[in-house]
Amino acid sequence: MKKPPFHNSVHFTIKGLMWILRNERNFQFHIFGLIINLFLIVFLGLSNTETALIILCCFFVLTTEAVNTCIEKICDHIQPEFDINIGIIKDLAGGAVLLSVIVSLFVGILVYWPYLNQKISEF
Ligand SMILES: Nc1ncnc2c1ncn2[C@@H]1O[C@H](COP(=O)(O)OP(=O)(O)OP(=O)(O)O)[C@@H](O)[C@H]1O
Repeated sequence: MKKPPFHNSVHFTIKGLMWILRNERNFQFHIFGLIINLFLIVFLGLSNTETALIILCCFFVLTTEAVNTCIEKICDHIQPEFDINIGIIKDLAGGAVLLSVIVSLFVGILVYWPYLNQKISEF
């Protein structure tokens, strides 16, 4: 099969992202998290390195969520009936999202804690 031109590939990729944004509640929730973090980055005046870490974590979670949704869709397509192996595959994909969220929370606490501590002591 002939490969589509580059601008078509970008178009299809954006279409995929728009689909997940419209249809997946968890993805929307993580986008909300990204917006909150962008607000905190500006409000607290995070350094470049701290900003990079937070943005990296947000997109890491969004990426694992997109891959998880993709795996769920493939599973539902190839096996709509109950199947023990499909269950394990879906649980593993969900586990990957959980791992990305755990490490992001850990990084978030390390980055934000000194700023929040300072704001609290100013009151
Ligand atoms: N076909 C199946 N066979 C066996 N177990 C399944 C099957 N489909 C779903 N499960 C079990 O149900 C769980 C939830 O699956 P489901 O497809 O509903 O994901 P979900 O609730 O949409 O997950 P997420 O919140 O990550 O989007 C899976 O992790 C798995 O344990």
